Amino acid sequence: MAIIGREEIVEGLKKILGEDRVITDEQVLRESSLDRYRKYEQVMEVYTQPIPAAVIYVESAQEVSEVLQFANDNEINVVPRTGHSAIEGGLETALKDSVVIDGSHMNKILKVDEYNMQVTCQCGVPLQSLDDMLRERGLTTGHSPQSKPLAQLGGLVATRSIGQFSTLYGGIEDMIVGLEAVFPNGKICRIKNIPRRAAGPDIRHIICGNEGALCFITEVTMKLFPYLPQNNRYIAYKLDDSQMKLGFDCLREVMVAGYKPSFARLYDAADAQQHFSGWLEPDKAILIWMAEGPASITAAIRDGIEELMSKHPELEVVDPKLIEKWYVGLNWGPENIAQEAIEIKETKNIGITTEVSGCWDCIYEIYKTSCERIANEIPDITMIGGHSSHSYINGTNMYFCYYYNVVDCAPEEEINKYHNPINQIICEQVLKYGGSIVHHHGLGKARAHYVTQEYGSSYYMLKTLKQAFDPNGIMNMGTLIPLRK
Ligand SMILES: Cc1cc2nc3c(=O)[nH]c(=O)nc-3n(C[C@H](O)[C@H](O)[C@H](O)COP(=O)(O)OP(=O)(O)OC[C@H]3O[C@@H](n4cnc5c(N)ncnc54)[C@H](O)[C@@H]3O)c2cc1C
Repeated sequence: MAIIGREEIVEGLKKILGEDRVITDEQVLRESSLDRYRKYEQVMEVYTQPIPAAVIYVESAQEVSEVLQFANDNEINVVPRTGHSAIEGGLETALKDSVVIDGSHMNKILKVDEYNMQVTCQCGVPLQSLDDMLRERGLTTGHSPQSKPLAQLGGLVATRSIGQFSTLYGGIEDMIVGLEAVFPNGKICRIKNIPRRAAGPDIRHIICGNEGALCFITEVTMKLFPYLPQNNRYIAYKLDDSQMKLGFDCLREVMVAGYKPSFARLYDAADAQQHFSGWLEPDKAILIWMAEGPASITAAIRDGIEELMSKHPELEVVDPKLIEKWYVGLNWGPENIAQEAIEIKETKNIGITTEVSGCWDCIYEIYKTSCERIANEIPDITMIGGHSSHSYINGTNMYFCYYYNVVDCAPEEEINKYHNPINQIICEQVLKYGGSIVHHHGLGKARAHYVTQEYGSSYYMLKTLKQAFDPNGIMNMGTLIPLRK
């Protein structure tokens, strides 16, 4: 905890950044104390976390360096932030008198290098505006998380985010070329842009996924790909909800056969009804693929998947046009968030998600047993289901979606009555069957207390990194590694 008082912290920051970029407005501070992990508290405007001393806007790596040195010298907890779309508590200011360092003013696209197919951006570049600009030039980053209209590059790298087309392009860890980041002692480190190197460990991975708990990311260089939407091909089948095991096997068959669709999904019936209720029967699950890239490749992928699936008489073909229409509206922007808040306030019914992963031999058990336990053990559930949306040669993810009515409890009690117990069931089942409790949202503070179980003996490596880079414990404390009680 800080060794100087709140007023001194604010004064010190003003000396570095000037008055205008040090915000102490009470409402701003309250809203900056949490993220969507406490969605119900956020919507009901009940703030239970320590309120930060200030939110500051940085405009260069040098400024970040000066701020971090000041924080390090005075043991002030800092919480890096860009798009503010986090959903696992990564933005919670868990310690008294924390400072939120907001990088969203660092929003310049520094270089589009079409010859080397890479783009360099400051951390606050919104992914939506970057990809919109690139698409006009016939290019894309290939990164399309559902939060594309909300998230910015710093946060996307910090959380090891993944997009809807990951089966072709990979997660952000596969897209990053080089990075710049600032460490708590003020050291600015740049990792140069090269196609690959074998000069020791890949140190980009100390930065990617650090969730603001090791360093502040100031610059990101990402790969570019040709954008060829005219060649997209859609393939879909419906199947009985009772045949989800077959659904996972179909996803696996396509991956193991060597096809690289960009999009590969399996929705169970409960989740499918949230997306396709206009035309899909309530007891049907659905399998969807999309192929992207040069026309000859997308046609071959479509034909190959259709041939593989023709061996399963249980599958019924779905008109690809229905999928194409649905797919256009997949992303969520500020208007969806605002509408959701109105609905939660009105109905006291809230929807939350938890994403995990597992190899092919355990993912169905994780899915089935978690859904059964949640339905049996948690009160007031109105929907439990999920989908797989990111597949690999050796396994896939599971994205649990659940809704419940908040009954007989104050907003500040909701998280312990519903959300945390549901997360606990899912984490227990995942750990039991040998998967990972976090596929792409980050551990945040929500699941940090499972970190030793998640990492096993390799927790030694994570803890050593934290101690080495952040010996005074100022970087987003409680994220990745839980606070000592
Ligand atoms: C509707 C919705 C849909 C979503 N869909 C997806 C999805 O499809 N795929 C996916 O991966 N995620 C998804 N997310 C989660 C979220 O959008 C991602 O985690 C995203 O990467 C966060 O980016 P951000 O800029 O908003 O970061 P923030 O929310 O500002 O921060 C996220 C985390 O990163 C840290 N951080 C932020 N900036 C920096 C920085 N410059 N340096 C160091 N640390 C930093 C923060 O401390 C925090 O721990 C979704 C969220 C919402 C609300």
